[in-house]
Amino acid sequence: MRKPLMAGNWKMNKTVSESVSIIKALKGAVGGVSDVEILICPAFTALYEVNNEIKGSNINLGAQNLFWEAKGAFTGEISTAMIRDAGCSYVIVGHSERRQYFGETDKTVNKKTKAALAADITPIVCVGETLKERENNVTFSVIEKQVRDGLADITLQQASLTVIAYEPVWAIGTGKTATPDQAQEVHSFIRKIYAQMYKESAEKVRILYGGSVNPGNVSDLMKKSDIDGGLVGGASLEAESFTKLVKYSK
Ligand SMILES: O=C(CO)COP(=O)(O)O
Repeated sequence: MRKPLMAGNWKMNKTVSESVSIIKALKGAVGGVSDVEILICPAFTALYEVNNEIKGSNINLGAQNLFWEAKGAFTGEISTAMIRDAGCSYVIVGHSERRQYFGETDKTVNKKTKAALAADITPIVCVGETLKERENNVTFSVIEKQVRDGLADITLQQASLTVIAYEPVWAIGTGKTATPDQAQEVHSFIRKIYAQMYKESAEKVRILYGGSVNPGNVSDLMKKSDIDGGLVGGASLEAESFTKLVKYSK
């Protein structure tokens, strides 16, 4: 059985004090939840303080990016040791915003995925097609390439620990969610490709859906057999709406 994972990606939002105050509210609200794993990915600057605040709670901490080298002259970058030291057990890799604005490619996604796994940090590897690609009927070939190249050359054990997030670019921050059927179709395709690459690990890998997930659509999405959770932007920025997502309630 795959334990569902509800992850909040705060993107470039919230100061340290804003981050701590939402975590304080969230801790109380989701305290009794044990059937869904809860993850928050704040900005780098807030990781340390958020980690202090979540100690002893059921909230896990993730970073939004990493660099694959261990240390050295890489101005502006951050290593696996640094995010681990700040308390992270997860890291988002290859988000479409990083691919779009910061030149990330399947090749760099693969280097980051391998660096995270080598440091015992679970990567959440993001894949997803643009609107143009969907309209041109190349969704499946785009996703297949992202999965095969981004997740290449890891061990079977690492393959089962990894998390994949399907985030159609046209659904991110637009209010347009993929329908549960549209999402399920791509999720089951991703699991099929993953099975070709990593055999039975495909049954263990969690595949999250991301793109305008909100309290109104979460329960229908979560009913689908290959949707194992959500990677949520906007609706994770307030404790009240994120709590509803964790509880799949409106
Ligand atoms: O990009 C996303 C999460 O990583 C999705 O963002 P929204 O939930 O704001 O559409």
